[in-house]
Amino acid sequence: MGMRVVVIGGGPAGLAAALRAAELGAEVTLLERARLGGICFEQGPAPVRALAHAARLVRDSTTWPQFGLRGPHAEVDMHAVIEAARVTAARIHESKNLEGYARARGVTVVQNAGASHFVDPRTVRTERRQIFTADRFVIATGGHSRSLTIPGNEYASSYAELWALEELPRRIAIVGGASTGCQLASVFIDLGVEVTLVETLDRLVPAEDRDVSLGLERTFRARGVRVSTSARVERIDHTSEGLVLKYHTPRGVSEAAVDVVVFAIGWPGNIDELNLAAAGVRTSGSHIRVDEQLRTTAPHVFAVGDINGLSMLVQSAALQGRVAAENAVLGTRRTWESIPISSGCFTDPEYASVGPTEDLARRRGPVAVALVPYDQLTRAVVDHHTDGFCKMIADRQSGQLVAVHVLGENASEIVQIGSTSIAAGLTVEQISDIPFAYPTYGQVIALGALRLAHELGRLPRGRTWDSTEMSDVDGTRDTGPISHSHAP
Ligand SMILES: Cc1cc2nc3c(=O)[nH]c(=O)nc-3n(C[C@H](O)[C@H](O)[C@H](O)COP(=O)(O)OP(=O)(O)OC[C@H]3O[C@@H](n4cnc5c(N)ncnc54)[C@H](O)[C@@H]3O)c2cc1C
Ligand SMILES: NC(=O)c1ccc[n+]([C@@H]2O[C@H](COP(=O)([O-])OP(=O)(O)OC[C@H]3O[C@@H](n4cnc5c(N)ncnc54)[C@H](O)[C@@H]3O)[C@@H](O)[C@H]2O)c1
Repeated sequence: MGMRVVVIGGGPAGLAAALRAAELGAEVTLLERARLGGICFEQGPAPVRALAHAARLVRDSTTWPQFGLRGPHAEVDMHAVIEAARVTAARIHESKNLEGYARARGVTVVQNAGASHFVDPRTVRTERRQIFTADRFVIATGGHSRSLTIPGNEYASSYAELWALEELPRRIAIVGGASTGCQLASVFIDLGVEVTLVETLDRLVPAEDRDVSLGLERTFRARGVRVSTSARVERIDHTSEGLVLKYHTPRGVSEAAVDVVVFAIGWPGNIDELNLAAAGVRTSGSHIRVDEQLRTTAPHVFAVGDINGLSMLVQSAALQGRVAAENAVLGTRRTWESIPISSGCFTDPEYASVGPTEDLARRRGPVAVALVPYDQLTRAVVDHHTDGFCKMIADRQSGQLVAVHVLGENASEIVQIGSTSIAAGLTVEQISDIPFAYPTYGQVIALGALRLAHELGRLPRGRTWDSTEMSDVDGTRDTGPISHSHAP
């Protein structure tokens, strides 16, 4: 008999682990509490992206006059908007046929099994009392939205409860200003809701590059979002007029009178039902502790995806699933962080990144930094999307690209050119020599690379300008600093 592997949780992390382990010859059982697919198709990326698109259409309808167009503006039917997002996500889910796909590749799929838990280090039992034993386990049970323990927290909605909104609220307060909170703020302001966004750290999207945070905050404010950073939420009161969120900021006590308060303050792992102690698996806070090979404190148990709290993205989940399966089945010691992972968030404007922030890159060693404002990009001007920038960071010694941070239209697509270049080990002069299609957003990468090549004295054949964008590299000093950036 081959090695037996049990995977707990059938989201992108668990599915990837199960498929890879089966491909490597293991006998694999995948236990899923509900339906394969995870949060992706329920409340996560797929429906949120559909909501963001609806919001974007509303916003675009206000820009028609810029293009000489006239017509009525879009009206929002919140129930229908949410239903449309659900239907779209369900259609994607159906089309994937995850169960059929996994079964066809030799994985035994047990769906709607209820929560599984460890009975002893080599045995797992489902809520339906089915028992499974294995040589290796991969835990991929994902996470859930966190709540706050403040007076009146019972009046707040969780992220999941937002999907039950029947009507558009007039005013909403969002607590937590990272990916989820900013995405919600962006959607609701476009749908015509008054939005208050409260973040406890000193800037929005605190894990992103500082210029991205500052640029996003500036555009959010310009669009009418009431943003408070360095804020401490104190209580929620229920009044005849609705809810009142009270919070402290460095400027004093503030209040927001709203109809809905929603928490977007983090994503703890689904650890409670697993009985991890029975397997000798230790946690760190609300996540499972793993080493760089994704092994838990029990050497035969691995943990991948949101449950380990390392990088909560679909692409990281899938990558970790594959790496853990290889380490579990082949006994290799592969680490997962060796591949640059790009990520993007569908706010308006979008932000996206690959590689370290500028602050982190500078702490690691000598780097050159170029920042290209979108108003220097033909396509952005054509589309009236000049609000944005692309920041590129290169290693001074090797000339290789190490990071890209974009705030602006199509940011998520642009950074993928960056991540491909980083994965291929391209130098900035090599990137600047690639003839990109004109006029496109992707050209911003060639422009930035050319500026970095200029800065580092590595210009290909003495070039000083980008021939497709018809942009003068020296001239850019007037509009955008080459060697150091500031808030755009
Ligand atoms: C609002 C929002 C938007 C997001 N947008 C993006 C985005 O645009 N791009 C992106 O890359 N990422 C995005 N993410 C993050 C992304 O959804 C997650 O990182 C990803 O789904 C993690 O995959 P996972 O397999 O670890 O967990 P999940 O997708 O949560 O899957 C876990 C699975 O385990 C099952 N399970 C749980 N407990 C048990 C148990 N005891 N026994 C059996 N089964 C169990 C669950 O039913 C679930 O199916 C978003 C997240 C949120 C909340
Ligand atoms: N497009 C995307 O890629 C995308 C979108 C949404 C979520 N996600 C993923 O889902 C995960 C969860 O995202 P999230 O934004 O819910 O959580 P998060 O943990 O990323 O951010 C929570 C934010 O809330 C703030 N916060 C915490 N306590 C607070 C308080 N008491 N008052 C005010 N602010 C407080 C934190 O400082 C932080 O900025 C993330 O890891 C993210 O990677 C990804």
